[in-house]
Amino acid sequence: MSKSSNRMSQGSATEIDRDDENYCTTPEFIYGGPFIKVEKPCPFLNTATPINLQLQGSFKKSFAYYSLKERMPVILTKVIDYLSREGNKIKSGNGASDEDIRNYIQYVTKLKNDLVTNKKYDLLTVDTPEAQRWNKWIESCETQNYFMNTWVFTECYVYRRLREGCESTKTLANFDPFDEQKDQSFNNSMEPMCVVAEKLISMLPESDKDKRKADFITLLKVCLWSNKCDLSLSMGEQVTLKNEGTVKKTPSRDILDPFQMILDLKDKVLVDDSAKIADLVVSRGENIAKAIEGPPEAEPAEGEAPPEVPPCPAKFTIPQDVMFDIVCDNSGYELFTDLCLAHFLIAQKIVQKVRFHVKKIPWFVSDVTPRDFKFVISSCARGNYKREIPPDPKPEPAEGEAPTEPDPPRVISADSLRQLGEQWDKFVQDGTFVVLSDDFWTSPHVYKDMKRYDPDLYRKLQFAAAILFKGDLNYRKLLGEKNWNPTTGFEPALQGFLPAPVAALRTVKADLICGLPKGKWEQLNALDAKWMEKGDYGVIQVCAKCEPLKVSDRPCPQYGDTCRGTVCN
Ligand SMILES: O=P(O)(O)OC[C@@]1(O)O[C@H](CO)[C@@H](O)[C@@H]1O
Repeated sequence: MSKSSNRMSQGSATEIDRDDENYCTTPEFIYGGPFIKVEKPCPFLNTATPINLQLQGSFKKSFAYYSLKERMPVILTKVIDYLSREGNKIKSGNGASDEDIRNYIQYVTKLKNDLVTNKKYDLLTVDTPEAQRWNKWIESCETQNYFMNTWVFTECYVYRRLREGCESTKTLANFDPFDEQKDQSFNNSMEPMCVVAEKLISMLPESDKDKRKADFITLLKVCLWSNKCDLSLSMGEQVTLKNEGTVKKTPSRDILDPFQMILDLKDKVLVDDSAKIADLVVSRGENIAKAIEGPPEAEPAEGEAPPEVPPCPAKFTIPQDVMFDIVCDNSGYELFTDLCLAHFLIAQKIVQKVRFHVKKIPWFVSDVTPRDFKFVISSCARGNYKREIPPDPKPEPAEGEAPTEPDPPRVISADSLRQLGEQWDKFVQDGTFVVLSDDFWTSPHVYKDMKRYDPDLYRKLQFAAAILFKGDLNYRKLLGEKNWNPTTGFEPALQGFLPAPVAALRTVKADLICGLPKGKWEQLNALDAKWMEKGDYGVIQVCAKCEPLKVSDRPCPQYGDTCRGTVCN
């Protein structure tokens, strides 16, 4: 929690530790303890997060408290178990030494202990510019205890430390403690991926405006519900899509069909801006394309040499391509659905490029890393799956009527999935799909602070026709991790983070939200006090307002010191 927002902290863990063996030597014990009843302020409050404050582990009735106390330690324990159980496999896969594995187990054990005892954050010990930025930030926090700082800060810090444990070994530098879980989760989702792949292939040929819009909306909803599959909420337990309908089970209902799921979960979408998003992306895309074509550039005058270097990007006020950005969340099935949406936008010529923003390091168990991105595409290209589903039985023919022919079985296979995987591989190679992993996404900062901490990334995002933020963690960072009044609009909740139109697809897995109609939050609370913690509900929100792309007042990263921003040639 930053100094200015530290409104709830009332002391540190060391102040409340009356079991500490040195406690009886403190002035407080000697002068106040046994003789005078001193009411020490307890830093934990027995409340939910008050409205308009940031989520924090000190509110004992909040999901943040439960999460830090119960969920995170389990996640860390599972990392320790994985290292102990699969030590040999990890050694051979990474060329790791026994000593490094032992040291990493010790490192994670200490980290877990520090978390559960609400210690202060340790500074990072690696000496890279990125680690230095982390340390600068840690030192600037007034409260540095795990439960006393903003929840998202502490969670990010724990994942950053998990990374440091690897970085500081010789042989585990590239080790991802969650790789096995992520790969397994992909393999467990073959059937819904085959179903979506087959349908996507039929959506790709350029279609008329109405069909294109309807398909765009459908794919947005497939992308929304794929966010149910995250391994951090389930503490690493495998999660696959489930049939959610109430309709009685017949063979055809037994298929894991994400399109059926959209219908079954229709009432669980609390805000649905999907039509707005489709219209906005199409119209912004068209406008940017026109601006790029623009008035033809003046030919250099006779005898005048054409400019040798391409113009400085700091000067661009028009992007060079029509681009759509996806700030990814989970790997596996969720990333697969993001790739499907991206492919659709390219095939329908709505945009020319899609930039995928992923995490540079293992993050929140199942978040996409560059390795996972490659893994998902190559596994799709090699997909192998086949299942025959018998048709639903036909009603008995009436007396005297001839029995009707039974329908053929439905065959679900990976043929289309393989086709998509091969095409996506080509898209990566020819630059249609771009994978970026800026440090900012694995920093503690919320998005309203991006301009301050990473102005280059902010400007990079400004080139997008729109930016799609996937999942709960991105949503928390978009909202500044603040417990807004649930009826506050999406735009004010973004607090000035307006690089390009921002869209969010999120299943609700943390106790904060905005943009709800009046009375809805109260109604859902009355139905189920824990409705915000399970991913059963979703929101599709958009803010069309954005800052215009101006000439930068900073040197561009591409031209470095030779760039003078507005005056660079
Ligand atoms: O970003 P995602 O994958 O949708 O969700 C991340 C999540 O599981 O992690 C956090 C708790 O650790 C919660 O915000 C949320 O429940």
